[in-house]
Amino acid sequence: MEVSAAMWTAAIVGAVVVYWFVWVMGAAEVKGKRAVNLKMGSITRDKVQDNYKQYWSFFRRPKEDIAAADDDDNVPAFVDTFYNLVTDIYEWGWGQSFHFSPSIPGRSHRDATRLHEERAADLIAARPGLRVLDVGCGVGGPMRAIAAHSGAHVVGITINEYQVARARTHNRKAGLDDRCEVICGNFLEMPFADASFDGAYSIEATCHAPRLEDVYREVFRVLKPGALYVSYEWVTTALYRADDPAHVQTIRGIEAGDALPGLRAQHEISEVARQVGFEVAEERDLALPPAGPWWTRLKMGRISYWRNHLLVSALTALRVAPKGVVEVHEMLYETARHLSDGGESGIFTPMHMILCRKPLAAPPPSS
Ligand SMILES: C=C(CC[C@@H](C)[C@H]1CC[C@H]2C3=CC[C@H]4[C@H](C)[C@@H](O)CC[C@]4(C)[C@H]3CC[C@]12C)C(C)C
Ligand SMILES: C[S@@+](CC[C@H](N)C(=O)[O-])C[C@H]1O[C@@H](n2cnc3c(N)ncnc32)[C@H](O)[C@@H]1O
Repeated sequence: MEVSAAMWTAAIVGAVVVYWFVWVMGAAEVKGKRAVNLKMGSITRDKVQDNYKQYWSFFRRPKEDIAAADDDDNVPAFVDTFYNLVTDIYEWGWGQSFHFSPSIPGRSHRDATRLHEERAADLIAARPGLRVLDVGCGVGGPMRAIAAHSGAHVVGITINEYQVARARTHNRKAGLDDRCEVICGNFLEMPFADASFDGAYSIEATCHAPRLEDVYREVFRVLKPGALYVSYEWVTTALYRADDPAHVQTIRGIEAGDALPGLRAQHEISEVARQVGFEVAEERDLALPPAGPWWTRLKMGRISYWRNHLLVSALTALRVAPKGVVEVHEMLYETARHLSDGGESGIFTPMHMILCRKPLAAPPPSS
């Protein structure tokens, strides 16, 4: 074969391989986000690496240091930066629902995710005609599942402007924009009137609050008397030992890689709910058997992580993806390891469920 023919053949084969690698292998969990479209939220390309560094220097500190530096009030801004950095990677590698769910033998991740979301809707008895609040709604995977399942009108709030735009686009595409609304705002000071919702839920979101009482108090305020609120909380379990260095390393790894100002212990959740005035109707770790392990999805993904790492490295080298994406991806890879260690050892659960009711005649909450 002539040299030029060989070069042409190599070029064509190369192009096919790149196409396959990026478009086929790199396809999103849920159609819509591909590796070549990875943006970093509303951060401009040249600021991604700096934002990542700022994020990391803020959240790599343990909660005592964040509190001691009087930095609790800065948490929402850094959580916002975090979601600028990770939202597209989450959608690309996980889907539109940013949470875990118990695995169900013989069912897909997508089914298991949807059932976990529908359970929240059923627990608060969401139904047509009711106005329900989604506290920390991400790009709206749960909101759409819950609106479709229950027929309720869902209003979501997220601190991250980029997620608002993504969620609205997804709602429109799903034909659910008449029943799913998305607002940009801080769930610690919500822009909603008192007693304006018939129900509320939060899925793996309130763990970002420096003080859980601040977000629970806000949810309490906006609910009508008698309304229900369910939350899936990230907590350490009774198996966690603060004097075991391996446990501490796992929990610190989860906090740093997930923008958490400090995980709470399981027993603290209902104390906080009661403190702000809720009655606790039910409380249960949904990860406990017979539930299938939630962390297997993370463990099974090892090969895809490597493929994804190669992809983001290649796309950064080609200047398609902004500088800094590789570091963000590595941070997520690390946190995935800590999360599955936490799940496997049983010291951590991302689905401690608490179901609360605002009493009909609400006593004034204690401060
Ligand atoms: C509730 C929260 C987020 C929970 C999960 C949705 C995410 C936690 C860790 C994330 C991921 C880790 C590894 C990534 C992988 C390296 C990449 O190639 C593809 C995406 C990941 C799988 C990513 C997906 C989302 C998570 C599982 C927190 C923030 C409170
Ligand atoms: C892990 S995501 C979960 C999203 C959604 N519940 C889901 O399961 O797909 C956490 C969400 O909480 C939101 N959040 C965190 N802190 C917030 C705050 N102070 N105010 C409003 N939203 C916040 C984030 O923007 C993000 O949308």
